[in-house]
Amino acid sequence: MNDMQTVKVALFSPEQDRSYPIYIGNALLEQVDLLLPHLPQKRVAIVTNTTVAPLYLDRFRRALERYGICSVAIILPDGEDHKNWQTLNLIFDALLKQRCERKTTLIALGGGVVGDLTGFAAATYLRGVPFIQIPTTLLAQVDSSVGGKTGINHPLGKNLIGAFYQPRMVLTDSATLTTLSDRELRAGIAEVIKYGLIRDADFFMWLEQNITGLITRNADILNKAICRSCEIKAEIVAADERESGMRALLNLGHTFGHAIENAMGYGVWLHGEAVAAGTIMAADLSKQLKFISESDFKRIYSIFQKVGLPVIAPKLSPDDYLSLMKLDKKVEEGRMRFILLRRIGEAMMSHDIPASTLRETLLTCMANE
Ligand SMILES: NC(=O)c1ccc[n+]([C@@H]2O[C@H](COP(=O)([O-])OP(=O)(O)OC[C@H]3O[C@@H](n4cnc5c(N)ncnc54)[C@H](O)[C@@H]3O)[C@@H](O)[C@H]2O)c1
Ligand SMILES: O=C(O)C(=O)C[C@@H](O)[C@H](O)[C@H](O)COP(=O)(O)O
Ligand SMILES: [Zn+2]
Repeated sequence: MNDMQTVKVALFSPEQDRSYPIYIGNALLEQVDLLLPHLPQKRVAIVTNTTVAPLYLDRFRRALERYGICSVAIILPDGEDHKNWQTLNLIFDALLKQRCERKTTLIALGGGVVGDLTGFAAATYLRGVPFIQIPTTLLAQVDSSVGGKTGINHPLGKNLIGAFYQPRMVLTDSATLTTLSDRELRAGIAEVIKYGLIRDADFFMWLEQNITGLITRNADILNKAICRSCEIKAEIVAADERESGMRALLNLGHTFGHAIENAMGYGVWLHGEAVAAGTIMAADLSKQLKFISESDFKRIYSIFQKVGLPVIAPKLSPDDYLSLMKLDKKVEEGRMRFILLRRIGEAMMSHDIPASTLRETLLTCMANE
């Protein structure tokens, strides 16, 4: 599948149509003609990091120049531990120094960290400037570049400061994945599996059958996985942009996962790794509550294991897990809410988890030492 695919995120509000396209294909990075209709000014600011810049920045800037677009580049330090106020301020400092204006589009070129930071900067710089996502990790291509969740971490918890702010478009060049490390690729697969689990049992089965192709970066299999993931995310975001209901299903595994990321120190466990172990915990809860069967639990465990993702959470005291999870954004009137699986392909939200059941899951799913 070498042809470009387009997935639409349909967002209509009474005053405005904020719908946008996600273009997915091989070798799209230099296809500036796809960007042009979304640029209100012939000047853009590209936000990237010290790892992605040497790989793709010059090529992208030269392509822009060929279309008469001049660019400012802002190169951030790399890593989840830099997804914070200090790094956000580096973006603001550079934008102001370069006299970027209200019509200057910010372009995020990188993974989810660059995307979340750039989106939040775009939401707040001059009270809002246009923003485009060019995701270069699998995780960013299937998840973080779509849907407009932007923000930064706080020492007490993940993504606690941020804004909903949608990009004008997403340009996904799956060829950029050739330079991604195996570990980062696997972390992205965790979020791909999530879509099958919450919404599409056939897609989950297809992933079971094609998991080796995905790990070995077969281009057709990768593109199909990216497209289906984006279709599912676009559908959910269109139905519930600001997470007043069903969008929370995209948080499967994240209540536990975010606690793991914070407890271990940002960047020690990758987001996708923490989501994998967290999804096993959510599946264990679902099994204990008699929603999913032992055999479905085994299918879930086995696909994460085949990918080489962690299936055992790090050892912390259950109380440490609980106090971290109480800062989750889904907490309502002090009550934690969990995303559970009713079956493979269907997720649900529940706030009625008995404390003893939750403790049992924590103890069963974490390492002994
Ligand atoms: N906004 C959302 O909806 C959403 C969804 C999921 C995850 N997230 C957030 O996204 C972040 C994780 O994103 P991520 O997994 O992309 O991590 P990341 O942004 O840290 O990127 C992973 C690593 O890969 C490097 N990299 C990026 N592209 C590369 C390429 N093509 N070749 C070689 N190296 C490359 C990066 O520099 C980094 O070192 C987390 O902060 C998570 O909370 C947000
Ligand atoms: O887009 C969403 O909604 C998601 O929940 C996608 C998640 O994969 C992502 O990690 C998101 O940032 C988590 O959201 P948060 O609101 O719990 O920070
Ligand atoms: Zn996630």
